[in-house]
Formats: sequence, C-alpha cells, structure tokens
Amino acid sequence: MKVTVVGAGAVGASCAEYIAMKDFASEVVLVDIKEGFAEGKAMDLMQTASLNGFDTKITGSTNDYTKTANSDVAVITSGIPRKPGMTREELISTNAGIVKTVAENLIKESPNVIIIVVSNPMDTMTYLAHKATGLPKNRIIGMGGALDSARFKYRLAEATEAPISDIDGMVIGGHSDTGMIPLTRLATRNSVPVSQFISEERMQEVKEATKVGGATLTKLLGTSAWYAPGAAVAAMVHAIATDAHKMFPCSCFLEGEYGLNDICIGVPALIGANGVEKIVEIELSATEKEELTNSAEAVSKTNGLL
Ligand SMILES: NC(=O)C1=CN([C@@H]2O[C@H](COP(=O)(O)OP(=O)(O)OC[C@H]3O[C@@H](n4cnc5c(N)ncnc54)[C@H](O)[C@@H]3O)[C@@H](O)[C@H]2O)C=CC1
Ligand SMILES: O=C([O-])CC(=O)C(=O)O
Repeated sequence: MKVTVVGAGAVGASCAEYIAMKDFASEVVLVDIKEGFAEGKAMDLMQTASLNGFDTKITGSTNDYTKTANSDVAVITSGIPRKPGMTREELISTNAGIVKTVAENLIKESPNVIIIVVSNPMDTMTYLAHKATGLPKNRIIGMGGALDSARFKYRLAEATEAPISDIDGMVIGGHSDTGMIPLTRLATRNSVPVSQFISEERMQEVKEATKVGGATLTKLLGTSAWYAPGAAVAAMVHAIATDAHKMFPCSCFLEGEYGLNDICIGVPALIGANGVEKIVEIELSATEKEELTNSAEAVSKTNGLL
C-alpha cells in the first residue's frame, strides 16, 4: 500500500512514523510546501528504520505531487494549528484554501485514493474536500472521533483507576471544544458500565475534560498535540490496509443518517478497504440526540463560512 501524508509538520510526521512502525505500508510519501522539509523529515525517519525494525520506505517531496501518484490513501495534515486561547474554527480562513488545493492536487495523481482529512476545523475541512473533489462519500473521511475517543478512554481510566485496556468508550459529534459528545452512558470497564464505578459528578468531569482535550494540550504545549493525532490516523490507515471493518467514530458525509443531511460530522463507521464501508446508526438517548443536533448546527454554521 502507498500512503501520502501532506504536511510534514508535527501531526504529519508523527502519523508517518506510526504508519512505518506498524510496517504494513510499502511506501509513505511526505509532502510539504516548505523547501526540503518533507525530504528532511523522511530522511530522519528512514534512519530509524534499522533501529525500529520496519521496511516501509519513507520519501519526501517539496510540493511535487507526481511523487504521490497512485496512492491508495492520502492524509491531509497541511495547514496551521491553533495557539492557546484559539478555537479550531478560527483556523478556517487560512486552512480552507490549503485543504482545497491539496485535495485537488491529490486526486489528479491518484484518482482512486481514499482521503483522510486531519486539518482543522476538521469536520468543515472534510466537507470542503468532499465538495472540492466530488469523490464518492466513502472515500473522504475526517479524523477526529478516533482521537477524541482515545482521550475519553484516557480520562475514564484515570477516573476509575483502571488500566486503559479495560476501558471502552466512544465520542461522536463535531470535533470541537463544545460539539464533542462523549457517550458516557455506553462507556464500559470490561463490559460493566463505567457508571457503576464512578459518581455521576465524576462522570461529568470526565466528559468535560474529554471535550476540551485538544485545548488543554494546546495550552500546555503552546501549539496543538501530535502524538495521539498521529496514532489515531495510523490506526485508521491500518484498518483500510487490512480491510478490517473496524469501527471508528469519524467524520462522514451524511445523507439522512442520524436525521442529518449535507454535513460531515463524527458518527460510528466501519472502516475497511473501501474507506467508509458502513455508517453504524446506534440508538441514542433523547439527550444524546439533542446534543448531536446542536453539534451539527454548529458545524453547519462553520460550513457556511466557506
Ligand atoms: N483532526 C484532528 O484531530 C487534529 C487536527 N490537527 C490539525 O492538523 C493541522 C496540522 O497540525 P500540525 O501538524 O501541528 O501543524 P504544523 O505547523 O506542525 O504542520 C503543518 C505543515 O503543513 C505544511 N503546509 C502548509 N501549507 C501547505 C500546503 N499548501 N501544502 C503542503 N504542506 C503545507 C506546513 O509547511 C507545515 O509543515 C492543523 O490544522 C491542526 O489544527 C491537529 C491535531 C489533531
Ligand atoms: O486541539 C487542536 O487544535 C488540535 C486537535 O484537533 C486536537 O488535538 O484534538
């Protein structure tokens, strides 16, 4: 499998590293607009190959998309990250132009590619990539829910003092500080509802900490996070490579699912060789439905700024 990662910055390089470490791709091409940057990152990563035991070939390219030709999967991480105090939505004016151009360049060289959008505001950038490329909806996926769910599990494990491997949980909705919906009702510790281990008040704290997970890290780091985002993308690319039909909450183009239309937003989906193999419609409580409706309204409002 050939994978292109556009943007060789923090998230792009982390994503390339995790993909290489899993050793399932024949080639990863890093692309960046900064002269020599992707080539440098690729060379540095390749010099870890004998130490970390992978055979994936990583190459770099300064904005030359012919090097990306016939990619099976392309990940878009190009664009600016937020600074402390900013929302993801504030990045739209810079990132929309970048994501649109990059998506158009990618499909010229790789007409059969599956695109995973990471750049923020991610749900709106996924919608934009969908509109700009006209690719079938199964081949444009936004990465947000996989990361948000990993952060939810981290917070649940912390609150229950359980090993993370005991914990399961999922976050749906928009990938924003206010739009995420950690499904606390469905979170489990080894099949037992987490609500049996912690108070309702503690559960609310976990929910709120999960929603601002990206903002918390941005405040600590001075820029947004990259390890967990890179790992979340690598997990999704691996599911495509292995046709795993693994369930990830991710930003999918909806046509009536969950009562929503003409929007990309986080819902559970089975990810396999064709990208989104199936959107899974789980039964939501009345409160969860209301939260999803509100979250979708906010995403649509941001889409209106395109
Ligand atoms: N969806 C999610 O869960 C997450 C999204 N993000 C988003 O990912 C994006 C990247 O974040 P970082 O890697 O931390 O930023 P970064 O600044 O470290 O890297 C971005 C890279 O994109 C490159 N770039 C800019 N315009 C380009 C173009 N037209 N073509 C090719 N490359 C171009 C830059 O030169 C830079 O190297 C941000 O928008 C951030 O908000 C970050 C973490 C998680
Ligand atoms: O917080 C940000 O701006 C980057 C991001 O999407 C995340 O880490 O969840």
